Amino acid sequence: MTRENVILKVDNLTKQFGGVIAVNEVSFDVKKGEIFAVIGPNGAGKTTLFNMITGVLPSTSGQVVFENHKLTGKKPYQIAKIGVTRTFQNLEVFSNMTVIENVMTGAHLTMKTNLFTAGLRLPMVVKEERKTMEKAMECLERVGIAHLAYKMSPTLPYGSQRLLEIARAAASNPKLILLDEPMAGLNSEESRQLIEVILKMREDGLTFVFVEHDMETVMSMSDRIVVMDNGVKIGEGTPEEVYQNPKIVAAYLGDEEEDTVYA
Ligand SMILES: Nc1ncnc2c1ncn2[C@@H]1O[C@H](COP(=O)(O)OP(=O)(O)OP(=O)(O)O)[C@@H](O)[C@H]1O
Repeated sequence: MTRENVILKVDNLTKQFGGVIAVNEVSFDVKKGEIFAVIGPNGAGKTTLFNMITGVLPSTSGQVVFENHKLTGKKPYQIAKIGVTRTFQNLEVFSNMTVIENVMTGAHLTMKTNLFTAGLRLPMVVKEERKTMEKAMECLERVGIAHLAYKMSPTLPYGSQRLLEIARAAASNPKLILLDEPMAGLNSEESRQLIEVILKMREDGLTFVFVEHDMETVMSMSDRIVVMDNGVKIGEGTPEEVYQNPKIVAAYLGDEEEDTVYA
């Protein structure tokens, strides 16, 4: 892998909670335009890893570099401004807002106006608001739910709320989106629709890192996979390589045959 096409570098990242080492010296590189999966059994440290990359949690040691920016030590809003955003394991849509208002909250990061100038209703504010709305509508179109723009967000089916979260993440003009269990709770049609949206956004130049328990999605959608167990990276490779790695199969995938439920 050439250094030029690495967009995210996770380097010896560690998180300790008291006596528990949730993430233990984990390193991997993500290339620009990749769809990169992080898998592992419950408690493997996947969400903790995401929380450190996106600044939700400080790391104990190690670092994260995105393009040429060191993310370690930065706050989530600073990281979002640099071009890295995320969705959460549980749906996080604002229930008192319409769909388009929700997406506009994602776009506010890139706005030049502030509360003071907004209060004055200056022409530049009105112009920027219109631009934000257009941008929000464009993001809703990208995920295929523009027709629901003026509905109240909680009235949307679960699958559409997930698409809404992705539209909101896309509204901040990210280069990299981290998705924490995007397929959780979706039926097969909704999952298919979401996979299509992600593949299309990748074609438009976005990079994705996602945590997922649904192996069918992981194997069909990822370019490469990192496997974690007990805080440690136990393997990495293409879906084929991961499936053929006896260590990984023994620690994780092998359980599938016994119908273990991961989610
Ligand atoms: N805030 C915290 N305080 C203490 N321990 C924590 C905290 N957050 C996570 N842990 C512990 O760290 C370990 C990794 O948890 P984490 O949620 O990152 O795993 P995960 O792979 O995302 O699991 P799941 O698939 O169930 O979401 C677990 O042992 C968990 O109990």
